[in-house]
Amino acid sequence: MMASFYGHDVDLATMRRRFTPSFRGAPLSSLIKIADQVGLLPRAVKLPLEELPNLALPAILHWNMNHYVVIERVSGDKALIHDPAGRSEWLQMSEVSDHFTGVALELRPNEAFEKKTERTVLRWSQLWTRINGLGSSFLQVIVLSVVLQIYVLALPYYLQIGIDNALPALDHDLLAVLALGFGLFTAFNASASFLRSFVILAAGSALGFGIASNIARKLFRLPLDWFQKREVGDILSRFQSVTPIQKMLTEGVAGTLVDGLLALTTLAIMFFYSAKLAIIALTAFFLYFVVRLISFSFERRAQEGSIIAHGKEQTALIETIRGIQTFRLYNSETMRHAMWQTLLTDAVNANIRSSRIGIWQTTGNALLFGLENVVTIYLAIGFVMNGGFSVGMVFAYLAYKGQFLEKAGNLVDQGMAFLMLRLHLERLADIALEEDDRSFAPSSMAVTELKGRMELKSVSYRYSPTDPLVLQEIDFSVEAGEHVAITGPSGMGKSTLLKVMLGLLLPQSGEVAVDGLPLQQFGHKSFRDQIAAVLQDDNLFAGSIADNITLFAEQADLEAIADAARASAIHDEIMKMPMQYETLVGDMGSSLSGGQKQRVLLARALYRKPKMLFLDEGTSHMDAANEARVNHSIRSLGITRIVVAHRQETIAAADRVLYMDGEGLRPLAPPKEVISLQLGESLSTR
Ligand SMILES: Nc1ncnc2c1ncn2[C@@H]1O[C@H](COP(=O)(O)OP(=O)(O)OP(=O)(O)O)[C@@H](O)[C@H]1O
Repeated sequence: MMASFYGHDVDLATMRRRFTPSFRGAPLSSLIKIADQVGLLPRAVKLPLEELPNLALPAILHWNMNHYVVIERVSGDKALIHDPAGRSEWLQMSEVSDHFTGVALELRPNEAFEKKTERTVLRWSQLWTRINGLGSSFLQVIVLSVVLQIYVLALPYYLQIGIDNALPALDHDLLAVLALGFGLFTAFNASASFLRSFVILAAGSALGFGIASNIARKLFRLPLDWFQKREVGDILSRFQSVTPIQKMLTEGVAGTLVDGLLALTTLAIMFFYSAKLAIIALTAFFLYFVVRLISFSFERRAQEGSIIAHGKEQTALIETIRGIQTFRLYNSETMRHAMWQTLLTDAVNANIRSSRIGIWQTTGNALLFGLENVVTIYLAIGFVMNGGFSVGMVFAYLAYKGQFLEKAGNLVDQGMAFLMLRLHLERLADIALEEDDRSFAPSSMAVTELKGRMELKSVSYRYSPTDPLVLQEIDFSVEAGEHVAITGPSGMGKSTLLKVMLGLLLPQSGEVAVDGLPLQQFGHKSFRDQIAAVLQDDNLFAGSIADNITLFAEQADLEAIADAARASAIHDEIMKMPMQYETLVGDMGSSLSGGQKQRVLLARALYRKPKMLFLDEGTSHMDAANEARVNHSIRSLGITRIVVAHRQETIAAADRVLYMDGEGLRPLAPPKEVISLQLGESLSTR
């Protein structure tokens, strides 16, 4: 917003892609860094509320101790505040005081600042690649709509002939013929309407399915860190942007074309009846158009606020359901309910703000078109009195005018809805324009046989450009068949390191090499086909134990499932369950114990017959006997093992132990010596 104010017109999606903060949000120091990269000179100031008008506006204010807003203007006792949650409003200074923490950031362009436009726009065509037959359905909808509109055009004429010709002459035959003719026309019209609805239903469903499927395909291919920076409700609400787009593309576009055509035709007919009356209707329509145009930016902001607020509410609801055990345990349901209710209130208020604009518009329209009608009727009856119009013509004209205003109004509404779709497109662009994970790049499709050697050369990684480095120039290597344990204090980056090794996170610098080849050259897919991992946040999914071991493979190898379960020391326990391998587990994993769940996850890893196995606390929930059994069976496989662990027994089983702390990764050898030490104490004194 600040960059746009000074002439660097850049959209949120582009900024987000370039500077996505991690989940933790961005501290002031990060904002300063981002501002600097955009060419804005930052000046952080601490100031009391009364001095806000003295800031170089617009400026950034620290808000509610948890985020930042933009203050655009101060006028008297009020300030215009733009909240990134989509809300922009004038607040009383007393309200500002409730939220403002006293810290502000002034930003002015520096000498490197460039006025330019940087917008990545999602093209419509990018949404429906792979959907066939859309063109012909669209054509059918247009043809059928035109048929319907001819009927609508002809109907007022029936009224006019009936009143002007049949009524004065008391000509029952003419009236009967007219009724029969228009009756048949009505039946024809009903069939066209029926067909049109079916075509729209079929095309709309195909389009909706196609777009949703394209977006889902894209979503499932996004890099892991994309998901780590977003909330689940936000992702879901972005997905829901497919619905208005699909609706607009099927009904809207065809309807708009036909409405446009019909509005022009009726307008021409109206001019044929009376130019004076037609100009009055046209003026009313023009005023309506101007009002819609002026209120558009308010509508857009209100709708965006509503979507964002609903996303937050959904996230809270999903998290509460998933975490119900924790909330129950801490008697926090009431608190959680209150918190969710606050978010729901925000969402409802956002809806109200959006609907309020609609109410103003409806009232304005009723007044505008009501007055227009009064004037038209007044003049039209005057025309009849002067002999310029017949009574039938008044009725017919009013019917045509009604049609014109309805269709032209629809045209404007659809036009505005079309502009509003940019909001949905921008939200979808966050998914659709993001680059696929590197593993989907053609250069990563090589198929190479894995021997099991891995080397990390000077690897550095941070979760976002504004976060500190978690891994700094890490060097590491493991030979084929070797068993390496990595240990060290919590939060030092062991799990992150493992994810970098797995190719799930892309290091900012350095290289991950497999069997002497850079991972990209080795082939990500091929690498992942030949390795397996049990990570700390791995989950079971709703389905049977067998499904979970094979990860829902269509052609499951029952013998291999049992072998993997035996190697994971879980087979006997599964066989004692009433449904054995068909026993169902929930996505919230409730029917298995922690240790059982971990052994099923390990069976999932071993089912793939990996040549390298990565475990991040992958045996931490097992009892010593089970862990020893598991260790024994994995050792007999002779595969490379990289294990992150805190438990001494786990570390002791390794050939080599590495210790990771704030200074990096260093060897601790020999392992037997390590376990004889009390890890925490001895290392801190090293
Ligand atoms: N998605 C994320 N976004 C931002 N920071 C993260 C993210 N995940 C982890 N971190 C941070 O990165 C650092 C390293 O985390 P990591 O999970 O790799 O540590 P760890 O050594 O495996 O810890 P533990 O032994 O407790 O599992 C921590 O400071 C953590 O807070």
